[in-house]
Amino acid sequence: MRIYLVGGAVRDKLLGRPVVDHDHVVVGARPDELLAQGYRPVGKDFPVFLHPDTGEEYALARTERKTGHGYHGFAFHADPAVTLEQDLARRDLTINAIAEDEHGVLIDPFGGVRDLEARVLRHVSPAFVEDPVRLLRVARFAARFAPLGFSVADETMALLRHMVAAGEVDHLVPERVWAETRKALGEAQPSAFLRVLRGCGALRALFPEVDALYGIPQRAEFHPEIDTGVHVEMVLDAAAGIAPGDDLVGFCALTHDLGKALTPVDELPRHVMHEQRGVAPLRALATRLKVPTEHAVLAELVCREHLNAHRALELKPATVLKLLTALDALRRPERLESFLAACLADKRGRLGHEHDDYPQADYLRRARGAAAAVVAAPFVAQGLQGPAIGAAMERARVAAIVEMKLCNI
Ligand SMILES: Nc1ccn([C@@H]2O[C@H](COP(=O)(O)OP(=O)(O)OP(=O)(O)O)[C@@H](O)[C@H]2O)c(=O)n1
Repeated sequence: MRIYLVGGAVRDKLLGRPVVDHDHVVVGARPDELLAQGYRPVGKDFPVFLHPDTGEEYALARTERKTGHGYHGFAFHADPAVTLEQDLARRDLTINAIAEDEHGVLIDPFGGVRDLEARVLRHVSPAFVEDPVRLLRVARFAARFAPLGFSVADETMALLRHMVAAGEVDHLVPERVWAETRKALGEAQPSAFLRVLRGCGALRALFPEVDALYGIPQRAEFHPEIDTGVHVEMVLDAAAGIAPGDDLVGFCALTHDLGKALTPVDELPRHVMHEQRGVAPLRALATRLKVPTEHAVLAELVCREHLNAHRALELKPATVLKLLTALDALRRPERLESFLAACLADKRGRLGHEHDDYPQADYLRRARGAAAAVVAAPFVAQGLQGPAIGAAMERARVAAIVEMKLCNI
């Protein structure tokens, strides 16, 4: 039995990035040999085991055979005769198909080190198409490694296009699409995820609401980048800088302007009512992909309210309170922070505005603080009851925001 370190651990070590998971491949062994050594099996179809002490993953070298469409269409073939090269050959990208033995010697039959140095995401072999999730993985790795200068190899883009044309993405289950999307939204440059998907036609198939934003013009005086799709890309990258790794803010950034695709052509490049128009496509997308409730709820709030946030300094205090109440911000300050991060990203996700200030954020934080400081006890002590307490608190909260505003002018 021979054991090698493989996949992300080898790749990230070579890139000088922190290694999170250590995955190993075991060649020349049968499941019962690993079980006898105390390894614990994972799942029942996967020939994967956890090390009894470290808990790290050890997978028997395997080849895969396609038996049907999509994620559930696999049959695994693992036997002691499967070689390391055969196992590496069925992996997705060359940079993920490098193995390292216990002496630190690299086994790299597919040029992964060369591609790491050349900053290329390249598929290992035609077997890539056996798993359509890989299309999303390539886009996700592009989002992660774009800041390092990585891009997708031409032949891999051609293969992705071929997969989309063959209908492979139509068979992806929503859970897998969301899982990869969520990770991509938490990467350093999520715009690369969109560009790769769009470049192969998968954006239209998987996210038609987002794909429809490309080619939709906006007013040049507010949006020098003009194209709404480009704006969304910029907002995504701004969000990744403001709230690193936060896929909730990322999802709000992705969907905040979906309504702009539905603006009547004769109204372009103005987008009056896009906040309201965006709700229907956002709900369609969130339902189809089964996104978590908080993602769907906050994204809808950002979609509806982002212009109110931008106008916060001009809003009447009663309207500010209404906005804060809609966000449930008094009880949940962390939600206000996510909302403000998405709104700031929207502000900065415009050509030439990448470093704009956003005094609205601090103003809304202070308004929240003032309003939240108003509690029920004094009104109860005055003898108020039922709805009268709520009405009195609301008046007091508006007054508190007025005072906060006056004191700071
Ligand atoms: N659909 C997939 C999933 C995984 N792999 C292979 O399995 C390894 C481990 O997969 P995973 O842990 O998902 O990815 P990592 O490359 O380790 O990346 P991450 O840093 O995101 O964990 C990958 O490197 C790749 O060789 C693959 O070929 N095809």
